[in-house]
Amino acid sequence: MTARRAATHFTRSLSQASAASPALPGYLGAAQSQSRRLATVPPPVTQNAAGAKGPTAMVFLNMGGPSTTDEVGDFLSRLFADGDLIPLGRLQSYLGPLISKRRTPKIKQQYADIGGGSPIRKWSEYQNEEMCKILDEISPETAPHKPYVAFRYADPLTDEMYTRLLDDGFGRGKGGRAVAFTQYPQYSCSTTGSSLNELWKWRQRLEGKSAADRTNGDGDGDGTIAWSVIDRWPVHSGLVEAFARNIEKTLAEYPEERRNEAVLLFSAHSLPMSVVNRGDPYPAEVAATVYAVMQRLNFSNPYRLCWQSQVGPSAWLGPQTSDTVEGYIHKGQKDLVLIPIAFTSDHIETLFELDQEVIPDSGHPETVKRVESLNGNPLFIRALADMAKAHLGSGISCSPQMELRCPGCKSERCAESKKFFKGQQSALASA
Ligand SMILES: C=CC1=C(C)c2cc3[nH]c(cc4nc(cc5[nH]c(cc1n2)c(C)c5CCC(=O)O)C(CCC(=O)O)=C4C)c(C)c3C=C
Ligand code: FES
Ligand SMILES: [Fe+2]
Repeated sequence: MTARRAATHFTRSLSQASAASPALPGYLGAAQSQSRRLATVPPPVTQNAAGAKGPTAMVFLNMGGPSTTDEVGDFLSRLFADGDLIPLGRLQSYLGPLISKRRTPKIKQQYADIGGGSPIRKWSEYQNEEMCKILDEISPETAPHKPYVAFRYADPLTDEMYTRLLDDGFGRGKGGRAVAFTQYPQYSCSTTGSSLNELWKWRQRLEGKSAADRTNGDGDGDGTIAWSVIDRWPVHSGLVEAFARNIEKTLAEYPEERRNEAVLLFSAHSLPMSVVNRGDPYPAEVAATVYAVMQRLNFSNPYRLCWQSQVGPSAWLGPQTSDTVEGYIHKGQKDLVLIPIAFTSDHIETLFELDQEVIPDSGHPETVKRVESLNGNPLFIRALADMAKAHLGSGISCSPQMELRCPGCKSERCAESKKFFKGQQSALASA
């Protein structure tokens, strides 16, 4: 696919989503108005109408992506500096910059080929803003809900988000409640775990006991933000429904007599086998999502789960998506439906790797199709709001599953951050 076709595809996927969402005509406006609002002086935190528990900060966690090709170098250098994602030990500060620098031109070209940057910031800001509007209606006792985004490797980074929270009137002796809402449906220590470790790090730096005491001066370190975490949601019924409807939409493009024989290929970002063998929960949770979606579809079609985007020479979890497509084509199975199942908005893995490599390389671009990403899907955004409401009313700071470390975990960061988020249980009670 040429760069021009890719750019058209990129704009088309945005406008397709606009058509799917009645709220979307204001999509760009919504995202821009949030950036504008965040860039200027924020409105002060005020009590909600009922004088109850709000305001509540809703913080979306994700990896982020470069919004322009000029940001690719910084994005990759942060990514390769992250020991929770790519553990290089004492060589991290030496090898990280070296690998990222070598990789930058190739990845820059891929972002150029999908239209000049990752759409993840626009989608994340839009999804959160829309979710907060719904939450204000369905959870008035915790309103107003204020949207924030914290990316691990791109702007807005975690420290920027945290500073904004403090400037908006949370913490600094006034307390307040914030929910860290991972946007990875399935938990991996290399993704959600890394974002939470980073959040914990900045919480210690900006609001640790001594920092809090410096701001409120009473010596007991209270008045800090009470944090809770939505740490995974692999089988949430709204997520499953949104995926299932998108799959049905793609299946409807096949002639009726072939429709039930098309093979559904669920594709998730792979993990190095070292991470799998450490006991990472992600493979099992991805499989849980796949099974729940198939249950919802009444097992209408044959299916497999495969794994994409491995990086570097070490062993990764397979089978690889590209090999799987090739293998089925070789066996004469040409009707294949690719379903990105571990990421909720478009990114280079969908727009470049699947659309511009796997599908054209299959030799059958008319019968190998990709299901659209959730992006601005109103069903999906409603599901996010339902999850958030249930969490806000639950009084729990994180799931019991998050409290457990991997059997092979040797990271002090994991130990400390898990202790912190579990310990927020008591802070929540008084928030
Ligand atoms: C659930 C999704 C993801 C998991 C799990 C994951 C693990 C993981 N990733 C790397 C290394 C890289 N990932 C890169 C890009 C990238 N990764 C994901 C998602 C998951 N990664 C996405 C959505 C993206 C693209 C972002 C976008 O387009 O906006 C990259 C950079 C690109 C490249 O150089 O190829 C690297 C490197 C590891 C090592 C890992 C598990 C330990
Ligand atoms: S690596 Fe999984 S808890 Fe630390
Ligand atoms: Fe990745």
